[in-house]
Amino acid sequence: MGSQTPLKLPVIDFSKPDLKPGTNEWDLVKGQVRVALEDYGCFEATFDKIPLDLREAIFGSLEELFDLPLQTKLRNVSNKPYHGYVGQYPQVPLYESMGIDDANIIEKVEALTATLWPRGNSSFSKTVQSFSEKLSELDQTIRKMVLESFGLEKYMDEHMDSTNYLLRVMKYKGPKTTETKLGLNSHTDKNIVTILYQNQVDGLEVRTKEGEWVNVNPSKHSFIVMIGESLHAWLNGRLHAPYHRVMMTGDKARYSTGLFSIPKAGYMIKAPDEMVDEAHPLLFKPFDHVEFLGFYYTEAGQKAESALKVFCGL
Ligand SMILES: O=C(O)CCC(=O)C(=O)O
Ligand SMILES: [Fe+2]
Repeated sequence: MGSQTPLKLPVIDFSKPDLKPGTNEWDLVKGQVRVALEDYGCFEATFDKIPLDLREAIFGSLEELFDLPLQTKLRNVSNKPYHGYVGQYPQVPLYESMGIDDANIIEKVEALTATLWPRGNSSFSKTVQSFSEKLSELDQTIRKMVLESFGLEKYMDEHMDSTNYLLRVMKYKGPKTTETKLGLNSHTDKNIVTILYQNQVDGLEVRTKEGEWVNVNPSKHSFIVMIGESLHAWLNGRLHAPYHRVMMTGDKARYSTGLFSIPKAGYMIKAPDEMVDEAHPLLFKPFDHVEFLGFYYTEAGQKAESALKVFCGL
């Protein structure tokens, strides 16, 4: 243990003013994205398109939200698993979260806000929407780079149109111990791309392909980008979807947000022909993300080492 050199995730800079398709700058960053996602499935991104006051306001909004009475939080229900209020689980007592579907669309956020605050809370809906919309630019930049790097430009519009955005916001209570306690179980994300942002309380850990856990300690100005199994499957296994978990110590609460690009219900995830050849036989049958999620939350899905392989592996 003690002899290990601490690993660090690659850091990629998206703050350059001229990061536009077709420029040298773009191609350089695109190459870094490809390598990081092949090797780790994950990287730290510096991205300055979200003003500091908005990044600070988001944590104020999260505190306000999680301070609501439990009965009120439970009003956020969703027909998709894991999209509404999640919490009060004995296995992860420190954890609770709220899903905000279509968080980049103001009408949708306002509707959820109205169920939580019947007298209204426009600063909450504005903060959430504006943060999500601005951060979705980073999601799109990364996906554009990924598709280009595999020569899949002709699928760009279809791919971009096939997803929507969920903002899931999380609170992990400080365990008030010096030893480490589980905040969130080890899992892979099931969506396309996840972009995480946290207050200055660390706890996220990512597992390398070799099975080592890396502590993720992002700077105040950076986001953690990670790919999910739907993108892994669509690219026929070319990019790695990493296991990750949250481990907590101390007494400070950790607040985090995850912007998830998620395949729409009814959209069949099918690896393009360009991704399949003799060296890369097709790994998964075409599948619908929402049906896959349904399976993942069954007993068999939870038991499987890879729920995706059991659900639609070839
Ligand atoms: O809180 C975090 O940083 C990670 C959350 C996470 O992995 C998830 O919601 O899928
Ligand atoms: Fe996750």
